[in-house]
Amino acid sequence: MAILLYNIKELFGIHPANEILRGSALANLPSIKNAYVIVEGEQIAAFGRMDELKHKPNDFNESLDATGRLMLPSWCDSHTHLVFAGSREGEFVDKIKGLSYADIAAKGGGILASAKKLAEASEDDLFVQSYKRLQEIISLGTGAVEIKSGYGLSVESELKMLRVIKRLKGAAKIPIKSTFLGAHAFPTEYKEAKEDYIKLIIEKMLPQIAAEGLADYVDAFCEEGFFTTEQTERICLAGKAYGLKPKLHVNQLNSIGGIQTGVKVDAVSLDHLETMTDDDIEILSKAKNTVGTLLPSAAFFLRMNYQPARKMIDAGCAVALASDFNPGSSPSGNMNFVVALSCIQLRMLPEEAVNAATLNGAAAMELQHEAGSIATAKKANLLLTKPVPGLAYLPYSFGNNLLERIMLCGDWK
Ligand SMILES: N=CN[C@@H](CCC(=O)O)C(=O)O
Ligand SMILES: [Zn+2]
Repeated sequence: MAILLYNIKELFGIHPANEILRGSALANLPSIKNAYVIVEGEQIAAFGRMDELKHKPNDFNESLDATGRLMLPSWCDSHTHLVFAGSREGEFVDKIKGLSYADIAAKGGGILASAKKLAEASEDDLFVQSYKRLQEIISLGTGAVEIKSGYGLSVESELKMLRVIKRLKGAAKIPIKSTFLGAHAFPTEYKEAKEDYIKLIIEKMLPQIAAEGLADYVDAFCEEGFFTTEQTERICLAGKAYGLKPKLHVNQLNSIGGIQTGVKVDAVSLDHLETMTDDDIEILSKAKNTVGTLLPSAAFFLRMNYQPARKMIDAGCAVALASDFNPGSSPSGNMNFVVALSCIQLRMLPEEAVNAATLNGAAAMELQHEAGSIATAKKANLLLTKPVPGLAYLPYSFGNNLLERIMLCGDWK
């Protein structure tokens, strides 16, 4: 079954290699004007300039005239918490009224509120809720995603979350990576016995997760009032002993050494990064294997300062963009909005933003060999826009749905 997509106004993301893009390389989004793509089975079989196309549309089982439309690789969302139970819009209204994080926590809100709801939900119910969210982000153009646990915070509930992620992997067409985030918050009963919770993570949760093959990565919320750098490091090393590489929450609210710790444990990615010192940026810029993942919709939703994307790119960091889809700080998994926000508020160029949300997003979940760019033998996960003047129109015209069709593994969605 071969499909020809022809007369594409401009085809973006034709990276010759699958290298992580850092610094000035992020501004280079290679493209072909007046292009074609041939899809065979689940993969991109060929692409090039229309004047080089040797076949006619009728030679194919299916063909589509994409005159006036752009084509891009699907979004690669490398940081989400989309498995959760219920929602927290009550907190959202409390915040509008002026309540602080501490006030909300005192009222039983925050991560622990989601943990309570999750403990009460059955695995099947959690799967149904999460599957809907997954379908929603796929319809918005996401073609690869990472999903974390972290609203379980007990052996039973963390396993429940991870089993749901495993079921999502089986049910969805897109590649999914799974991250164990037992170290998201200390459960109330461990508030005065934090070391016991770390022990529970290392001695009970990790061995079971590894035995069932439930996670690809290990994560911790390295932050004041949450997990210290020392605890984060121990959890990462314990995870690594089971083959789980670290992907960490660092520098969201404070710079407490999360970047240094993350680089030390050779994290695949260090995520959030709202609060970065010049030292943090320099250390991250020198880390060859670590992607800095910016989550601008969390900064937007929490009314925080945005991530210093310009400084980071100018310093030579490898930068990715992700949605942080979660019920507390980013109840949206819309990567089109994330890309627009990164241009509007973080001053990323449209080319930088698209690279950060595709190839570097793929690299932040080690999927750069199958997703994130237009290349032969990669998955045919493609976005076809409506007729638009050019790439910059996408973030400029933020909030409007500019995607006309979405292809996943060679099938139209
Ligand atoms: N910062 C830590 N965790 C989530 C938010 C968790 C929540 O409020 O539910 C995040 O990435 O933003
Ligand atoms: Zn997060």
